[in-house]
Amino acid sequence: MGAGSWGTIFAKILADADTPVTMWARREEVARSVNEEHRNREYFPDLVLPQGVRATTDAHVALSDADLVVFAIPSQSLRTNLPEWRRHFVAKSDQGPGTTLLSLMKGVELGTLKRMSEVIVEISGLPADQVAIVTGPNLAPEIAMEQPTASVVACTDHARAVAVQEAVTTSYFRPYTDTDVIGCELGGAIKNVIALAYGMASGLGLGDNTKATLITRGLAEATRLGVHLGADAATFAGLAGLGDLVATCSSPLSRNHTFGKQLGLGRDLAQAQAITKQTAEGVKSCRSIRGLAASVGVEMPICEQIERVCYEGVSPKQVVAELMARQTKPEKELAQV
Ligand SMILES: NC(=O)c1ccc[n+]([C@@H]2O[C@H](COP(=O)([O-])OP(=O)(O)OC[C@H]3O[C@@H](n4cnc5c(N)ncnc54)[C@H](O)[C@@H]3O)[C@@H](O)[C@H]2O)c1
Ligand SMILES: O=P(O)(O)OC[C@H](O)CO
Repeated sequence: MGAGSWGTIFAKILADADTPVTMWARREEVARSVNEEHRNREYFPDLVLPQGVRATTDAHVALSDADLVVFAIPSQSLRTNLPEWRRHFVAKSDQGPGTTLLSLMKGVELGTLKRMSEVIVEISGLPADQVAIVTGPNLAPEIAMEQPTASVVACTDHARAVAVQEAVTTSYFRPYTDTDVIGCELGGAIKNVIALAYGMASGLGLGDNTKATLITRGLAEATRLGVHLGADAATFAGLAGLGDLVATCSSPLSRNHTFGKQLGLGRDLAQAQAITKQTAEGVKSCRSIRGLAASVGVEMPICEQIERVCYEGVSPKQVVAELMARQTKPEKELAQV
C-alpha cells in the first residue's frame, strides 16, 4: 500500500524473493507504468521491476487475496487510509494464521503519540501478534541497485517474523528477526530526527567530531526513551538502532539528512520543504517523539532542539550553543534507569 520510494523497492524485494506482489498506487499513471513498462517512472525511471510486480489503484484488488499487507505511506497519513483499506483485508484474516500486516513506516503519530504498529492494531482490530515491521539501514535508492544490506523483521509472534523473513530474503537483502517491536520501531523513528540534526551540522560546516557526538548522544537518547517504554536496550545497538542511525545520518541519499542540511544552511521549514519536496518523517516526528518523551518524563535534548529549530524559529547555531551549555553529567546514564 504505497508506490513511492520504499513501497516500490520493497515490492522488488518481494518479487525477487519469489513472493508475487500487487502494489497499490494512488495515481493511475503510476500503476499503468508498472503494469505496461515494468517501471515506476516517477520514483525510479531507470529501474526495470521484476515481472512478479503488478500495480493497481483499486484497494480491493490489492488487498482481498493478500496474505501479507505492507504499508508504505507517510506515517501521518496512515490513520486516514486504514479504515477504508481494513474492509478488504479483515475478512481474509479469519482464515489460517490470518493476514500479516507489515509496516515499513518510520514515524510516531502526532496527537496520539502512537507508533505505526499501534495505529494498525487500533484501526484494524487485529491482534498485535499479526502486526510486524521491517526496519534497518535501508535507503531505497541503494537497494534499487541491489547493493547488499541487512534489515530487521520484528513481530511479537516469532513464527510470523520468520514467515516474513522468508518472504523477503534475497541475495541483496538479508533480514534478521526480532520480537522487540517497540525498540525496533522507536529506533527507526528517532533516527530520522537525529539525521535532521546531523544534516544541520553538515549545513553549518561542522566536522566529524560534532557528527560522531550527535550519533552517539542521539543513540543514547533513543535508548533512554525505548527502555522507559519497555524496549530492550540491546535493540538500539543493532540494525534498527545504530545501523539505521549511521546510514541515515551519513548518507546524502537520506531525505532527513538532506532536509536538515537545508536548515543548517539557514533555510526555514517552508523553504527547506520547497527545496527538498520529499517525505522527511523526522520533521513531524520530532514533535510526537518529544511529546512521547515528555509523557514518561524522559529527557531528549537533541530531539527537543530540532523541534525548536523547525517550529520555534530558533537558529541551528543557537541550539548548538544550548546543547553544549547543558549541565555536564556522567556518560552512562542508563545505569541509573
Ligand atoms: N525511502 C526509503 O529509503 C525508506 C526506507 C525505509 C523506510 N522508509 C519509510 O517508509 C515510509 C514511506 O516512505 P517512502 O520513502 O516510500 O515515501 P514516498 O514519499 O517516496 O512515497 C509515499 C507514497 O505514499 C503515497 N502517499 C502520500 N501521501 C499519501 C496519503 N495521504 N494517502 C495515501 N497515500 C499517500 C505517495 O503517493 C507515495 O506513493 C516512510 O515512513 C519512510 O520513513 C523509507
Ligand atoms: O531517506 P530517509 O531519511 O527517510 O531514510 C530512509 C531510510 O529510513 C533509511 O533506512
